[in-house]
Formats: sequence, structure tokens, C-alpha cells
Amino acid sequence: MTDQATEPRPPHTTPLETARAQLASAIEILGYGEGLHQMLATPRREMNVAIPLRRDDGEVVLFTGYRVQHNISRGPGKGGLRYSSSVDVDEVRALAMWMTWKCAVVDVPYGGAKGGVTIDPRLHSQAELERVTRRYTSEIMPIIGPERDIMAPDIGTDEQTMAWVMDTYSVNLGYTIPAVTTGKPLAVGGSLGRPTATSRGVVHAATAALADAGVRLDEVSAAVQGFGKVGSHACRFLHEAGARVVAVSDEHGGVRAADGLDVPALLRHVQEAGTVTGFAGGEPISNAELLALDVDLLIPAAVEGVLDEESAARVKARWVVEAANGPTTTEGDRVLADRGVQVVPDILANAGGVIVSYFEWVQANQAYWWTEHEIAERLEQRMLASYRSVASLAHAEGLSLRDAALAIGVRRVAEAHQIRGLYP
Ligand SMILES: NC(=O)C1=CN([C@@H]2O[C@H](COP(=O)(O)OP(=O)(O)OC[C@H]3O[C@@H](n4cnc5c(N)ncnc54)[C@H](OP(=O)(O)O)[C@@H]3O)[C@@H](O)[C@H]2O)C=CC1
Ligand SMILES: O=C(O)CCC(=O)C(=O)O
Repeated sequence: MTDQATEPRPPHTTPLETARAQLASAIEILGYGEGLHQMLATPRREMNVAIPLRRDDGEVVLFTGYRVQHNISRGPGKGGLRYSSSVDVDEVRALAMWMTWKCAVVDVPYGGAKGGVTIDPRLHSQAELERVTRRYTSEIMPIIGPERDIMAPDIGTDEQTMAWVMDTYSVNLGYTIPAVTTGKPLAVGGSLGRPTATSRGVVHAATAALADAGVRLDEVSAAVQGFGKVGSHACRFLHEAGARVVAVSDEHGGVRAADGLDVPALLRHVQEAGTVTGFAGGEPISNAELLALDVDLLIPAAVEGVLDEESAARVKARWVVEAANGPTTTEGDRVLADRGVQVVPDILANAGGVIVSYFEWVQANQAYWWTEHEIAERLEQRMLASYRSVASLAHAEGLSLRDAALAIGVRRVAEAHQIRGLYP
């Protein structure tokens, strides 16, 4: 009999290890050879840049930034820009690889890319963040552009960041080029519906997964980890659809109310306090406790790796819908599968953001703008059609939704290589 207390813990799985293991699983399912595997595992192009910043008080500090283009065979690189003190090149490589499969699964004509700067944006003024963003953009100018690589917001960045990137790029070329970023403010060529698109897509994916089991959203309870751009709107949409949102959290901790949180009041609290903690309409709860709550639907919407072997073993939810990128490690995935938890994978569940980014890029390229209704309708159609093709393959082949989504995404990218003549 094993002594649980003395058994060594498995080493922490990094996002890149998770991404590589997922690719290996898809390669096996598809029966591809080692040459193609290596090509798909390796980023096509990477740039590391040094970003000196003169702080508001005159001190000079140096940051490191990255842009990784994992694959550009189906179109330009596409993916967010992350500002976080924990960003490193391997994390950006993993996020870029996930973008490649995501864009292919929902069939938007892009490859996959991601950027990051190792900086905690909460410790800097807007003026400092603007200088960092402009310097980072200037350094990576040679590899970005509307036909090369298009940026969008991710953790720690927002519409304003995208406006600075777009302006820096445009000023360097001498004319305005809105399509170099997406997730911009409307005033500079942003799209209606982009700020809420990822969250809407998550709720469409959740609705479809529940419907496959004959369950409606207004019958379920939900817990959401992360209350930023994605998590906060996801809570709002779940609440509006009649789901009982019983717990939410951010990096400081969480709040819980068994009968359901008053989400509009919670959103007002966060506007004032900057955190969900201290909300009078709920009891305090830790992030670890939130993941283990007895709810129907669990939505991780924060960072990678939160559902590992240990935390996954405590999950009581019947569905995990991954709003975050890479929230489940390979071991966590196995544990959830063994326990019968249905996981709607990140590359499908959170693709609403890149779908509406694609709509924004199309609109900017045409200089012709769609209505919010048109965008919401096209987003829903594409999310549901993508979910259906993933779920059908999973059903037909006896695969998990993750393996089915990866198989579709990886196969489409491999086909592009083959047809272009790059098949090794
Ligand atoms: N923005 C988008 O369009 C898309 C985002 N994603 C993914 O969604 C996730 C969230 O992104 P986004 O909402 O944009 O990012 P934000 O920076 O807007 O929000 C991140 C949220 O996560 C919280 N958080 C950070 N670290 C932890 C932690 N260790 N435990 C619990 N909560 C934590 C933050 O808390 P605090 O506020 O206290 O710092 C904040 O509430 C990321 O995985 C991102 O890659 C995926 C597709 C598109
Ligand atoms: O909107 C985009 O281009 C990509 C957003 C993103 O970074 C993601 O989907 O992870």
C-alpha cells in the first residue's frame, strides 16, 4: 500500500510540457511521422528583445520581451500580448502553439503567435506602460504587421495597449494601419463585440456541452476562477442566462454564496475595489477551495496549470469549460477523464476572442464596419459549428473533446504544409 504522505509529488508540469504532450497525443491519433511532429513542435520564428524603461522617477530598468510565431502556414501569426512577472519564453512558446491549433479548429485564416513582456503591469504608471509598449513594438516591428503577425490583448494588457502598438507601428511606417492589432478601442478601428467575445464564446461552448447531456444553462450552478476581461464577462453572461454563479475569484482570493452571487452588485464592487475580495454579498473562499466546489460547471479563466493531478482529484464539477489557456496539465486531464468530468478544451472554448479578432481584422482591411448584432450572430454560428465538428469527431472516434479538437487543428495545419509543399 502506498503511503500518500511520503510519496514524492510529481514535478510541476510547465505549460510548454503540457502543450508538447498534447501535440504528441494528436500526432499519435493522426498517425503522423517524427519529421512532421518535430516541425509542428518547433516555433517557426522567435524574437527576444531588451526593453529599457526610464521610470517616472528617472531610474532606468530593463525588461525582456518575446514574440513567438509558432506557425504561419495557414496565414499570418495571430495571438495576444501578455504582461506578467511570470512570463518567460517557454510560456510564450506554449501559448503560441495553442494559438496555432485554436485558429485552425475554428478555421480562421491564421497561424499561431504570442507575445509577452516579463513585467508586473500593476507596479507601473500608465505613462511607464506606454513607454514599455512602444519600445517593445519598435523592437519587434520587423516581424509584425497585418499580413505577418497581428497582436491582441491577453493577461495584463488591454484595448489601450493595442492602441499604443497600432500607433507605434503606424507612425514608423508613416500611415495608419489599424489591422496590425485587434482588440483595439472602437475609436481607432476596433470592433463592436470584441471586448466580450471570448466570454460569449465560452458561454456558447458551455451551453453546447450541457445540451449534449440534455441540460440547460439555467439549471446549473457555476464557479469561475479569474475575474479579469474574460472571467468577469463570463460571469455576467452566465448570470443573464439564468445560471447560478456561486463563486468567483481573482489573484487575491474569492467569494462564495451558495444561493448564487448577485453578479451585477459584484461587478459594481469590483469597479470600486479592484478585486472580488471583500464583497459583502458572499463568504471568503480560496482559489483552491473554489476549484473543489460542488458545482455543475467549473470555468478556469485565469492562468495555466491550476488543474494538476492533485487539484483535479478534488474537482466535483461535471463540466470544466476552459476559458483560460492551458489551465489543465496532462496529469490533471487524465485525472478528470478518469473521474468522468467532461472538459471543453481551451483551443475550442476560448476561441470566441480570436474569432471576433478575425472579424475586426476583416473589417479594418475593408474599412467597412459590421453591426454588433452581425458580429454576435456570426460568433455564435462559428462557435457552435466548431463545437459540433469537435464533438462529432470525439463521439465517432471515442476521443476526449481535447484530443478531437487537437486532431482537427493539427490536421488542418499539417494539410496546409502538405499542400504548400513543406511536408518533410
Ligand atoms: N483576453 C482574451 O480575449 C483572451 C484571454 N484568454 C485567456 O483567458 C485567461 C484570462 O485572460 P484575461 O481575462 O484577458 O486576463 P486579465 O489580465 O484581464 O485577467 C486575469 C484574471 O486572472 C486573475 N488571476 C491571475 N493569476 C491568478 C491566480 N494565480 N489565481 C487566480 N486568479 C488569478 C487576475 O486576478 P487579479 O485581477 O487579482 O490580478 C484576473 O482576475 C488567460 O489564460 C488568457 O490567456 C484566452 C482567449 C482570449
Ligand atoms: O484575439 C486574438 O487574436 C487572440 C487572443 C488570444 O491571445 C487567445 O486566444 O489566447
